[in-house]
Amino acid sequence: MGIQRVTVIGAGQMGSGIAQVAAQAGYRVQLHDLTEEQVEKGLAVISRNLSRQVEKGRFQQLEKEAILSRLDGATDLRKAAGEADIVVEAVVENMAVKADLFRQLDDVCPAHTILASNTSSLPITEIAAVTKRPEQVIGMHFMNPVPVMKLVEVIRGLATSDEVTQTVEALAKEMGKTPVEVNDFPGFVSNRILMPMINEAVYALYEGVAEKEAIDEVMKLGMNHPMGPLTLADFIGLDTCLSIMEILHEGFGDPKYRPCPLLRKYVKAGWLGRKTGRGFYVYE
Ligand SMILES: CC(=O)CC(=O)SCCNC(=O)CCNC(=O)[C@H](O)C(C)(C)COP(=O)(O)OP(=O)(O)OC[C@H]1O[C@@H](n2cnc3c(N)ncnc32)[C@H](O)[C@@H]1OP(=O)(O)O
Ligand SMILES: NC(=O)C1=CN([C@@H]2O[C@H](COP(=O)(O)OP(=O)(O)OC[C@H]3O[C@@H](n4cnc5c(N)ncnc54)[C@H](OP(=O)(O)O)[C@@H]3O)[C@@H](O)[C@H]2O)C=CC1
Repeated sequence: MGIQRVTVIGAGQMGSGIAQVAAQAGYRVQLHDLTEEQVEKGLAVISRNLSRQVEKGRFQQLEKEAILSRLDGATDLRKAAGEADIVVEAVVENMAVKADLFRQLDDVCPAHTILASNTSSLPITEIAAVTKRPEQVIGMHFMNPVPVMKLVEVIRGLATSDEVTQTVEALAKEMGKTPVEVNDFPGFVSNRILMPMINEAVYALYEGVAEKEAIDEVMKLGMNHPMGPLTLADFIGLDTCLSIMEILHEGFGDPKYRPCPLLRKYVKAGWLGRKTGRGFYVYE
């Protein structure tokens, strides 16, 4: 199946990155969010990222303009997804919100459209089950920041077809990424391993094992991680980190995945990390 038109739902940090790499790869892209303001914000981030590439001499100004000309924003779902060959959903990590959206997408998209989710941890099989096309529903899990990170974790739901999996893997490669196929278990591979480490770092802070800077420094200098786990949590978004831990906890029924109370407290306070200006650290 040939992909030409890509629709991205959710113009937040992940959605704008996915829209950018899709447009850079030559696809026509619709970026959808609930409000004009969010769409404009997402498009502005893309424009800024591309300008930086021009400043670094990696793109010509003309190339930047050509990429931007392939991108449109929309708040109307039918307008955004009505002609899509593939939709990549990147809205908040919440099953009720995603299920409602996939029901609507199933309704407004043509029969051939692939419905992909960028979920970090939610079961693809359950998302697929709300549609009448479960064989065309798949996980396409990009990493943050999308323009930089090479991996796309491709998650097959119980019903996902071989053809759809191959199409999505080919698309990921066209976007300059390396797809890695995994099965549908809570947190898949990436967040089953990453998020308990981040949660443990929050416990270390909660229990007074060390200051936040010390915890990050140990993991950066000692394990050669590019960011310490608390800095990384702020970067991902503490709401997303908490949702993922809750899904691991519920999905496996194992207390080793219980989210740290300090993580819950920060999310309740609205300290969600970089995106709200404060998490474990304060941002200008
Ligand atoms: C939660 C999930 O479901 C899954 C996830 O995504 S988990 C998160 C996975 N991501 C990570 O673990 C990221 C860990 N951090 C890193 O790899 C690095 O700190 C980083 C790439 C983010 C920044 O790298 P750095 O060397 O510290 O900073 P810096 O030199 O400014 O940036 C390196 C490059 O990334 C680019 N970059 C950094 N942040 C960016 C952003 N938000 N958007 C676009 N590009 C960005 C810079 O422009 C720079 O590009 P060039 O090399 O082409 O000039
Ligand atoms: N952050 C990360 O590092 C990673 C996140 N992910 C996953 O990507 C998804 C998005 O995360 P992220 O980009 O960080 O989150 P953000 O909060 O940055 O962005 C989510 C966007 O979706 C919008 N939105 C919410 N509900 C709807 C809806 N029904 N229709 C259209 N738009 C909607 C939000 O608008 P508003 O703000 O107005 O609610 C917001 O603009 C999540 O599933 C997350 O787990 C995957 C990999 C890495």
